[in-house]
Amino acid sequence: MLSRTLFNGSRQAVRLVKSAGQRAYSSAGAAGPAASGARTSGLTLGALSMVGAGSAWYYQSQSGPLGTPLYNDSRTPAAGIKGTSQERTFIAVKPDGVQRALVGDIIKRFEARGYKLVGLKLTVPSKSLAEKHYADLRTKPFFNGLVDYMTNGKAPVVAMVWEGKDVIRQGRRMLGATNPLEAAPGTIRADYCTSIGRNIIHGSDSFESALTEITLWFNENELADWTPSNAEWVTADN
Ligand SMILES: Nc1ncnc2c1ncn2[C@@H]1O[C@H](COP(=O)(O)OP(=O)(O)OP(=O)(O)O)[C@@H](O)[C@H]1O
Repeated sequence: MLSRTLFNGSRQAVRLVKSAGQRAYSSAGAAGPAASGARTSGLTLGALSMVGAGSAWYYQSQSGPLGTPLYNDSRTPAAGIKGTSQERTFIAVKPDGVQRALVGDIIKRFEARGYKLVGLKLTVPSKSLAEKHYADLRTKPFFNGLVDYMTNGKAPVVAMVWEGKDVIRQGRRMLGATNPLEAAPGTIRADYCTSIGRNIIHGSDSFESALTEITLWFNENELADWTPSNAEWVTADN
């Protein structure tokens, strides 16, 4: 049934390339419909289209019918549901975090906390995308340097969407203060950084930001709805 949905009307767009735990990488662009005009003109590396169904992974072309629902009507909205266990946040390991090989540790922290990864891709954002992402900082003296550091391709960004209870606020707490020198011990920035200009990670600071950022960086079909087998042991309140 699901595979019929996947292939219905989208045979050319969705190709089964590997199955049973294997992974497929797409050369797709990064930005979704909500980011029209903000598509990555830069290189997009291994955009991992997390549209896995059961034990299979599917390769999806951005040129395909992106509106095709991959799951069903009960699919979680792209930006999640505020205040529920389906709340979502946008987390990005910035180029310095990738260069310093901290991606695995950061993912590990979110996974270990009990959060669910629903979107993941490696991308060099376009200038336009970075400028939109940091639009509120446009007047700051460091703005141009910030955009250059995010987009110059010396290293990609690992863009992620995480889901779970209070994930927006807790994600920010896990990151620590913007200035690493003010970050609480044990937070990601306190553990790994000393410079505000190289603070390795970004996290949405509100539901509104998460909504904007998730739709700016991800196409809806790059986000996976799935249920971890341990969900009952992580999310129940009794
Ligand atoms: N004074 C500064 N000098 C250089 N870079 C800065 C400075 N202030 C902020 N930045 C950079 O701009 C980013 C965005 O700043 P913002 O004030 O929005 O903080 P933030 O929300 O904690 O950071 P982020 O959006 O990256 O999670 C910071 O993460 C940092 O990389």
